[in-house]
Amino acid sequence: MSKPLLRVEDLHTRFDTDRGTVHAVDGTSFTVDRGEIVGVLGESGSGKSVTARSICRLEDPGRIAGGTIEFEGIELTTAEESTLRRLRGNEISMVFQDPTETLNPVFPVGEQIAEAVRIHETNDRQRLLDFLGVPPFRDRSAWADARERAVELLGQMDIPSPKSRSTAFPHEFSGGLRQRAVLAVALASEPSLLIADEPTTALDTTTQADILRRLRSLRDERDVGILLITHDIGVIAQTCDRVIVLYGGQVMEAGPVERVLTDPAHPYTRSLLACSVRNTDSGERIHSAQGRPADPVDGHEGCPFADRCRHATAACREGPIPTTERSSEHRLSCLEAPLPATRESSPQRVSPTPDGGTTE
Ligand SMILES: Nc1ncnc2c1ncn2[C@@H]1O[C@H](COP(=O)(O)OP(=O)(O)OP(=O)(O)O)[C@@H](O)[C@H]1O
Ligand code: NI
Repeated sequence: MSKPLLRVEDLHTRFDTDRGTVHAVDGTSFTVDRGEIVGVLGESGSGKSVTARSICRLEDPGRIAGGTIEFEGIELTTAEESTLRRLRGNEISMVFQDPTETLNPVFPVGEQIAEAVRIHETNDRQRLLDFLGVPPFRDRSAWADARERAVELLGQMDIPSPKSRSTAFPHEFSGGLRQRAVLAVALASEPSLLIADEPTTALDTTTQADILRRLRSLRDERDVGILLITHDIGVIAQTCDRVIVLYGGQVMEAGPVERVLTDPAHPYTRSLLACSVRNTDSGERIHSAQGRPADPVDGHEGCPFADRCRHATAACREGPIPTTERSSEHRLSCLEAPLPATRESSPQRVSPTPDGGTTE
């Protein structure tokens, strides 16, 4: 088998605070291949965003206390800032929930995409020039080409009249159009890995479905590997190939989406699914059966979910929980598995998806 695009192994990311050390990511392992969408699912505070931020050390990423992050053969946890900067402008792009964080309000949208195109090209060319030992030169027509490419990218993101739109400012765009523009910026560098943190959470269902469809075509047509972070099981069901269920910074369960969502093996996944069936409003945050997410200050002795789990035994609270294979590719961290089949674990249909399809 070929190597995965991204391999995260036993990652620990911590924040030192006045209250103690927050173990935000606590031994997480997963991979992302080219041409697949891997979903990261979990409640608020489960460590989804910190996992994403650790990968290319963006936006207050915390302190990586252990583990490895290998991207195309490069170890990112120990990589120089200059290497990370080059990767961020070329190979790895990130999209966040709030597009205003990415777009600069004082520049036209098209210029910002053209800028991203130029950074990418300059990086590529500079590497060649460095290799040849040639000093940098300025290419006058390059900006015109980059602007043209920006219009093209806006069109590919289904933005109507992309040429005239490209000279508009971010505030002249609706929320949905802004998020499409952010995707255009992210794709300007032709990344091989796209990390999207709740990219559709703030959007209405129609726009959400459009953007998720775009992500699927990126996977299919450009072979991009996508890490899609969400608290919404519906988004996972309609978009992802595999899913990682995070809780307390640890992987509770991981595997192909249809297997994990139709036959969940971990009590935590089961409770998430039971709640999502009760809460028909797909935009609603996950409210798990009982209790609140574990406080990750100073870490967890045993299973982070033990305090909320009705199957938990003394052993669950003691040592680290080993990961077992339920079937090939379906991983689980639960001492009590296999659990008895219950009403909440029987295969269930997730509600129809906003783009008209249904998921099972
Ligand atoms: N800068 C920080 N300083 C201290 N603790 C932090 C910091 N950033 C995140 N954390 C903590 O790390 C844990 C994981 O946070 P994270 O943002 O990854 O959660 P999440 O799964 O993305 O949640 P949400 O769905 O709310 O975005 C939380 O307990 C959070 O409080
Ligand atoms: Ni988050």
